[in-house]
Amino acid sequence: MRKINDTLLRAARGERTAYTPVWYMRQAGRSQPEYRKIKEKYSLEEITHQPELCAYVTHLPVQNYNVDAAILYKDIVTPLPGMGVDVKIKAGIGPVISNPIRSTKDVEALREFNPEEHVPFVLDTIKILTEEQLDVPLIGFAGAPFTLASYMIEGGPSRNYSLTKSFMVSEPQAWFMLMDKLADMIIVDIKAQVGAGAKAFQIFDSWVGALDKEDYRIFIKPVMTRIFTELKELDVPMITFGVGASHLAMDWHDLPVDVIGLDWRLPIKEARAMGMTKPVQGNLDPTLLLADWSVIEERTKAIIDQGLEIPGHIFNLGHGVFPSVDPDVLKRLTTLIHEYSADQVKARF
Ligand SMILES: O=C(O)CCc1c2[nH]c(c1CC(=O)O)Cc1[nH]c(c(CC(=O)O)c1CCC(=O)O)Cc1[nH]c(c(CC(=O)O)c1CCC(=O)O)Cc1[nH]c(c(CCC(=O)O)c1CC(=O)O)C2
Repeated sequence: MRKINDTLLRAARGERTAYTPVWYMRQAGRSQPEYRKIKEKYSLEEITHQPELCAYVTHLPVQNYNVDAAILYKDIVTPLPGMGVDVKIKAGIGPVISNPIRSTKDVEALREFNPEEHVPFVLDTIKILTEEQLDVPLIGFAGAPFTLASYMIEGGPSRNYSLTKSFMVSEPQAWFMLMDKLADMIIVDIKAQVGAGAKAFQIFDSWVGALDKEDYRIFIKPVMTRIFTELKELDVPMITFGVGASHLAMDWHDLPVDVIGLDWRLPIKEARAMGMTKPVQGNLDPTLLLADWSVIEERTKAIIDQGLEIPGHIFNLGHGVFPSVDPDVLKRLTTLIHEYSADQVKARF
């Protein structure tokens, strides 16, 4: 087994580490010039189907930014074709689905997902990275049932999730069947990713903040509880994440999950004051990476200071890196996080 720097894994388990570890959502694609060159020739799907190339793209930010983990280059919709969903990632739009779910019959028709059969290229990429290349942990990931269902029902990205929410409340039986089928897929997918070498995983419930607390508790919390309960046996850190969902933060804290990923709307100190004692991940506003360095520096230090109050903080952005961010800013930011947090830890603990 390769020896890796496990600082991020220890922070995820709530240990006090010598510095605050960091990775960035969407660090693998987006603004890196090497990646952009590859994107001139290949689509996301074409890159993910070529394990050597996909491993290269995944490894780039570790080399270029010195982050403490790699995130697998693929998308939350990558497993869906295996279930019979006809999805294409369209430039400038995102995932577009030509056979959206609109009835119980459509849910019944979804097929069982088998990672070895449907996404062997993902598992091969993980093996290349973890057996031959990485000296930091690889984070595996999956979309959560609500977020995946929103694409599957709307047929693509949505502003208000109106079809998804009306299907959920009008067809609860079909909804719960859909949640169960997606949970089955997520569970086998994450088990396969960890089996291939991923050392932690994140479940992206990016759009669940669209629900109010009561609907979250009725329609989502049970399936999220099931997912983390069944994945606990893997004994790797489990991270949950969503955007615009501060009102759900303490419901997430109830889930049998290890790390709560916060977007930029809820300061870590407020989450702590609400009773969030679990390790947290986040939460610099990603738009600030386009602002003056002095602002980035000040906000970053404030987040690190808040994160040090209780052991267990992984630095990240509040959501994905924008494509227009200068890669040098990410490099400088990583250095700032490592150096400032190390100085603070030495001085304070
Ligand atoms: O607005 C929308 O709903 C569509 C968003 C969209 C998705 N896939 C997509 C797009 C188009 C695009 O990013 O330009 C399509 C997509 N996914 C990805 C890329 C690569 C890139 O941005 O350069 C792209 C763009 C590909 C292309 O333009 O051809 C890769 C991806 N998606 C994702 C991840 C995991 C991560 O964030 O680290 C990763 C891999 C890691 C990495 O790139 O560093 C996760 C993902 N994809 C997606 C979501 C839903 C929410 C969201 O996007 O914010 C989420 C979860 C999340 O970020 O919260 C859906």
